[in-house]
This record gives sequence, structure tokens and C-alpha cells, in this order.
Amino acid sequence: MEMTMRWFGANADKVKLADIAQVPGVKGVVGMIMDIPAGEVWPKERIKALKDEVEAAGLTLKVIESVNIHDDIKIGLPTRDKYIENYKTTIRNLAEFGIEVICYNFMPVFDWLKSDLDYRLADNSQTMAFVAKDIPADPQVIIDRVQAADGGFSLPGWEPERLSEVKRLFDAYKDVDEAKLRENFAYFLKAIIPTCEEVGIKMAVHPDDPPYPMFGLPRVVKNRDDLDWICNVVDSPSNAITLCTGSIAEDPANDVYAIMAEFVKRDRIPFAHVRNIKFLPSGEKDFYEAPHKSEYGSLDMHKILKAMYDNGFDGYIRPDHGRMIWGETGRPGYGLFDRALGASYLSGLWEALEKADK
Ligand SMILES: O=C(O)[C@@H](O)[C@@H](O)[C@H](O)[C@H](O)CO
Repeated sequence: MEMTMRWFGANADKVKLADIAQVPGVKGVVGMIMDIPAGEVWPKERIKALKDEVEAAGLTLKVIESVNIHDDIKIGLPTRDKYIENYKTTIRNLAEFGIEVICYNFMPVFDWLKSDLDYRLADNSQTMAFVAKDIPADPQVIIDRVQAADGGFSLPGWEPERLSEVKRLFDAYKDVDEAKLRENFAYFLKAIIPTCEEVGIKMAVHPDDPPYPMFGLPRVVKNRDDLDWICNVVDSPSNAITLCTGSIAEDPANDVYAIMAEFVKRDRIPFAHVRNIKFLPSGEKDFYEAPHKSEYGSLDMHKILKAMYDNGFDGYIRPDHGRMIWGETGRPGYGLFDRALGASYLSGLWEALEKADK
């Protein structure tokens, strides 16, 4: 297991690499080049510059999150082949600089969705929440809300230039139902996984967040059976999963512990986002993002890490969204302090699992 933290790049993150390097247990960063639009090739010199910068801080760069998938691929337009070729070039370029895992998602239009980016806990820490009745019927309302609360940092998957086109995008998806989205997903995987195998990269899909349809858009990475379908559609260790415990557990019907155990055992989880959520009494699927430690949320983090440990997990972990605490401001979910506490806590649990085993 190697502990990492996500970093958005010097121009896009308030958190400094030097600060991440001081977090006990954290060995690497999960990197990103925010200004390359989905569909374009990541040039070698940009990747090299990122890697050099990360390594100069004493950290490793083995995981990229995300190389986003152009909507034309998800919609299945004829232009998709051009974007798939670009994606393959990016895979080759990343492999050349030692990248092992690419995290991505296959959600139409939006990345993750929350109703509240400034949800206050009793201790006045600031977190994010999903309360179904507060999700407006008009997606534009939620876009405006996210952009008003993003702390001045465009949130991953919520880049203003894409979302300005949201009406056109919704229209383009009108004939894409779940079966069609799956077909387009299979087409994409069949095209890129041979390249991944050749260069030694694992593509690791992130579960839909939340793991059920939103705004009438289909979703196909929602539960155990979807993950099984993905693993089987191209049966290769290069076709893998970023298991995000928070996202998958947002549907109480999903057994996060069993899903983790099964897919680690099948050697399909090279990267995990480990976070806790706390269900709210207001609705079956309402929750807020809790501090990582088990006692604050609805998930048992020891049980999650034990499912990973017992089944031979040897990939990368990162703490996930943290609260804003101690006066910190910045990109919602991605401050330094609470994620550092999360990383430390998860590392401690992992040490205990290792020692109990000896
Ligand atoms: O919620 C988050 O912040 C992340 O987990 C996602 O933005 C994640 O990076 C993507 O869904 C993967 O492409």
C-alpha cells in the first residue's frame, strides 16, 4: 500500500507540494494537469514538468486523476475515434514517465454532485452534503450554486468552459440510455485497453457519484454488477477500478466491504479513495462527508481497510474529501489539514493490520 494525496498543480492548488511532503506516511501525489481540455493529448513536456516538480519535492507521481473522457466518446458520436486516438497517445505519453494508474469516470455531463458545498457540522467545520430534496430540477441551478461556492478554484469535472454548454450537452445525450452508454463504454475500453497492456498502465474507473441516475442522465458505474460487467467486458488487469468508498456507499444497497473484498481479490483495484460518509435522517440516501475516523461516519474504516489488506491490496490509497478546519479556505474537499489527518489515520489503521498479521 502506498499512501498518496491528490494535488491539482502549482497554478491550480492552494496546497503546496512541500506541505504534502510533510504529511506522515504520504509518499506520492495523485497528479493532474487541469488546463488540458478533455479530448486533447497530454504533451510529453507537460507530463515531464509535472513529474520533475513532484519529484523535486521528494514525492512520487504514479497516479493521474483524471484524464477526462470527451463527451463525444460517451455519446458515441463519429468524432469519438479521433478522441480515442488522442487518449491512446496520452496513455503512451504518461507511461513513458512512469505513470501506472489513470483514474477516470464515465459519467455523462457532470462529475460528482452534492447539494451543499458549505455544510456546517456541530464543530463549525465545513463539509459537503447531498440532500435529495435540495437538488434542483434544473441542472443549471446546481451549476450556478457550485460555481458560487468553489472557493475560486474550478472544481474537477465542473470546468466553467464545459458547463457553459450544458444545454447543448443535455440535448446531445437525449438518445443515450443506459444500454447505449454501456455500449459506448465497451467500445472505448476495447479500443484503449490493448494500448494500456502494451505500456503497463491500469485504467481505473471511478464509481458514479452518486451511484444512481441524476437529471435523467444514465449511469453505469453504480454497483457491484456494473463493476463486474466492466471487468468482464475486457478481461484484463489493465481494465481496473478506482474504488471510492464514499461514492459507492452513497447507495445504502451497496455493500462497500464486500465490493472492496471481491475486486481487490480479483486484482482490479490498483487505487482507492477512502472516505467516510454519514447518513442523515432526512432521506434514505442523504448524507454528509464525515471526518475519516469510523466513529464520525456511517462506514467502518477498519473494516474497509481490512477487506483490502486481507485480500492482498498492493496499490495506491488516498484520503478523500476533507472538511475545511482550522480556518483553512480553498477548493471544497481538498484542503490540506483534514486530508492530512485522514491520511495519518488510514496509515495508522494499515500499520495495525500489518502488525496484527505478523
Ligand atoms: O469527487 C472527487 O473529487 C473526485 O473523486 C472526482 O472528481 C474524481 O476525480 C473523478 O470522478 C474521476 O474522474
